[in-house]
This record gives sequence, C-alpha cells and structure tokens, in this order.
Amino acid sequence: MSVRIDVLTIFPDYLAPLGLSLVGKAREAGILDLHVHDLRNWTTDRHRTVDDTPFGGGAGMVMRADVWGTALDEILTPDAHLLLPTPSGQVFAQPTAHALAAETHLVVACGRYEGIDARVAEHYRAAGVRVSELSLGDYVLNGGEVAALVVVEAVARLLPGVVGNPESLVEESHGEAGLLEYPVFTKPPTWRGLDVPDVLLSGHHARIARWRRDEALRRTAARRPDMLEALDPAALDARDREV
Ligand SMILES: Nc1ncccc1[N+](=O)[O-]
Repeated sequence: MSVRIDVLTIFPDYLAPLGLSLVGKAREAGILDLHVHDLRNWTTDRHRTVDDTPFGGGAGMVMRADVWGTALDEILTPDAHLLLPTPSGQVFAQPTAHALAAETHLVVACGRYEGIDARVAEHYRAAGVRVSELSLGDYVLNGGEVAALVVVEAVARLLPGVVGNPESLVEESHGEAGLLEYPVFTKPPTWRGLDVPDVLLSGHHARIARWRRDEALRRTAARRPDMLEALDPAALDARDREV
C-alpha cells in the first residue's frame, strides 16, 4: 500500500526535512511517494508572480487563484484529497491523521501571505474534489509549510512498515486509549538521586500495566481534562474510576 503525497509551495526547501529519518525511509521503501513542487513553476509572467493585493483592501497579499488552478489541475487526480493548511481550518488531530493514512493521494497546498484566494477551495469542492482546510492550532504561522511537515510526518508514521514496531503506535499519547502517554524511563536506574519507579523493575507485567494505566489517567486528568471528558465511560473500568 503506497500513498502519494504532493506538496505545492513557493518554498520547496522548507520541506527538505521530509527526506530525513522516518519519512525518508518510507520513501526509500516505496511506502510513501512524496513529491514537492515549486508553485512558481506554474506562473507565466517574467516575475513568476503568485500573489496580489486583496480585493476590499487590507494589509498583506493574497495568493492568486489562477496560478493555483493551473498547478492543481495538473497535480490533482480523481482520488486526491486536497489539504489546505490554514489557521481558519478544522484542528488537525490524530483521528484525522489515521483517516489520511488510509488515503491513496494527498495534495497539500501551502498558502503564504494572507492566504489563498477563497475561490480555489470553492472551485475544487464544486468539482467534486474532497477539500479539507486544516489548522494545527490557534496561532498564526507565516504559511502552510510547517503544517505540511507536521501532517506528512503524522500520516507517514502510521503507514504500515514505516515505524519499526507497530506496537509503539498503540500506546502513544492521543493513541487508541484516548489518554496521554504514561512516563517512560530507561538506564541508569538512578540518576542524580532520582530512581526509576520500583514497579517497573519488578518484572510483574500485570502490575506494570496497571501502573502505566494509572499514570496515563493521572496525567490526562491533570493536563487534558477535556480528553478525559471525551472518553467513552465504557473505556474506564472500576479500578480506573478510583484513580
Ligand atoms: N496556524 C497556521 N497559520 C498559518 C498557516 C497555516 C496554519 N496552520 O495551522 O495550518
């Protein structure tokens, strides 16, 4: 199963880290077919212009629909899901990463400046393309490239064969349990007067599992009570409720 991801940006070098580590391995293994394109390749004027002043006035520049349209007409395929990183999008979270990892073609359009002319999303939705406007969170970046890095990594690591031990995908934060991850420790057993919790050295797997579950519940209650609220009560056993 291979996913093709096309990223369009005026800063292709920004996406260079995707060639490293996990995503790099996924590409070499043929699990991920990643292509980064310079949007300016679809401009037609001498200055390779991609933006202009906003209708209605206001500061900053808006990216032109005609340039994006020429590029996307060439890149999009019938099974493509067009992703538009934007602070005004729906918040990107792990369930979306899992859904996107099951797709066959993702196209990420990285906007800069004040954003992309709204008619681009409107046109492709009307043409039957699945279009998702995604936000990483409630802050403003200078463009969509950082979001593209985040989305591509979050999706790529879920592809079968990318992460060495698929088990490690199950217990991580925001994973299936819907809880934050428990604290982890490794050698040395004592460090600057701090000891690893005894239970983890006990070799008693049931107790270790219980301790980890308790810690995950405690952390989630302390740091992300919203996640605990969202948990299906059936997912909590009697022991959990005591924590
Ligand atoms: N937060 C953002 N700011 C600018 C562009 C994209 C963004 N995002 O989260 O995808």
